[in-house]
Amino acid sequence: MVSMAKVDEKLHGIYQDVVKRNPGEVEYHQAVAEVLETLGPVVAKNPEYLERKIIERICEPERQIIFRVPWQDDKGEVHINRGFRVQFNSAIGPYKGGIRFHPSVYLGIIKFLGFEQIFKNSLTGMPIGGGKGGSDFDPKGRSDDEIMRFCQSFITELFRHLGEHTDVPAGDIGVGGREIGYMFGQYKRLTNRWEAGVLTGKGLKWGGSLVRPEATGYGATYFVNEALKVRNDSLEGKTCLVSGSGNVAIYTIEKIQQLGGKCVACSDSNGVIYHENGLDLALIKQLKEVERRRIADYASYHKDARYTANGNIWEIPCQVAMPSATQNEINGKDAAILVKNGCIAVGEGANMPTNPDGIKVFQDAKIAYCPGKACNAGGVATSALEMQQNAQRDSWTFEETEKKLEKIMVGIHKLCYKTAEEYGQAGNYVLGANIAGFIKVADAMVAHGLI
Ligand SMILES: NC(=O)c1ccc[n+]([C@@H]2O[C@H](COP(=O)([O-])OP(=O)(O)OC[C@H]3O[C@@H](n4cnc5c(N)ncnc54)[C@H](O)[C@@H]3O)[C@@H](O)[C@H]2O)c1
Repeated sequence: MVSMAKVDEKLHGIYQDVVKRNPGEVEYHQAVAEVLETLGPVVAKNPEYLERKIIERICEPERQIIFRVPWQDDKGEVHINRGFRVQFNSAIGPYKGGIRFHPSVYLGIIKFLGFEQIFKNSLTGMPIGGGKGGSDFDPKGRSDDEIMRFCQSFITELFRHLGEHTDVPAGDIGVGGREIGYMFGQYKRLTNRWEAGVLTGKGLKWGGSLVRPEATGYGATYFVNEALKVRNDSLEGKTCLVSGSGNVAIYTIEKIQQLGGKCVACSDSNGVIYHENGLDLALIKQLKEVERRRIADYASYHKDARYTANGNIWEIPCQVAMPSATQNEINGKDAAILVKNGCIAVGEGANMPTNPDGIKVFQDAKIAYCPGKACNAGGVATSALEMQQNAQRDSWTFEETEKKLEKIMVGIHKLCYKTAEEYGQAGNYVLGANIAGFIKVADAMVAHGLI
């Protein structure tokens, strides 16, 4: 056992090195700080992790790929974007993590996402390592043909780094079934291999898994329901806010409604829809999944719904908040408003949607704060189920797959809860998730020697 003071000093030094070695990558610094702040007790117990520099190694990606993505728009104009894939950690399985297309993408965002993915994937109990990729390409307003040309160019460079035993990407912001299709097609063409396990989130007719589109949102909702159960409560009858209106948000709303909750608001990057009588999910699906329109249009179908351009969804009173759009969408002020308005649970469908001030507010208020690393792990877990079906040349029914997802989420909740309890911090899911996720990866790294 090493003294806590010495461990804290060591971890602080590691964090400072990360900041120095990765200048300007503020989201990455934030993600590392959040994990290192909770690892003290586990490191004090296992000094071998320090001696072998496991934490320093975890903070340095195994490989980082940055590449040019040239493409032509419908008018023939040439555009150059930047592509990224950060292959962070393969101690417990091939790199696994989504691809994000959004103009804000740069190395610091991909690194924060890849770093979080290591621990999240470990928590699922499946054999998957951590990675993440993307591009600063903005798909908004682009035609189908433009999207296809971009995806083809992106994969023409990245394909050499992928493979079912090496690195298996999936979707994220701006990348859904359509984009995965174009990337899979180009990968197949370049490699002359029908390698189903190289990408997940595939279409059902060509190797995809039922429940994958629903998995992140459903899983996050299951997690929150478990956290409420511990408090002798449930989602039944609760008023909920779900930010975003993309993949994660839509299926979070669906599962909340199935479990008897009422979602009264959602959003997109332009504004917020508030519908006190409860959101019309079929309309949101039609607007977002089929017609790819803005959420503002919702208000023209329901006269009792209110649209606020650039509104703040967290000002609407609720009991359960499910941030499902993007990073740092809840700050300390938003968190304080939520708590003041009676919010009892926050379930993060998005990755790192609450900034450190916001997390502190939730933890001080002792509400059920469910961090993304644990809460939104259902998506990647179901990606791993997709890989299992691909390996078996099999496909399971919706019911069977959803049962497995639910069991995984109940298991992740239990693991995080028990771990926090074991370390004397009952109810602290941040600590529980970080420590439980870390130990498995760290032990595998020790077993593999210095690589
Ligand atoms: N897709 C998955 O399986 C999965 C798994 C785990 C975590 N996540 C995380 O969930 C979040 C949403 O991903 P998704 O797959 O639903 O993407 P998506 O592209 O389907 O939807 C994203 C939504 O967020 C909104 N949004 C984006 N940037 C915003 C901003 N700056 N302000 C307000 N709204 C904004 C968009 O308008 C859109 O409605 C991301 O943080 C992602 O990393 C996704």
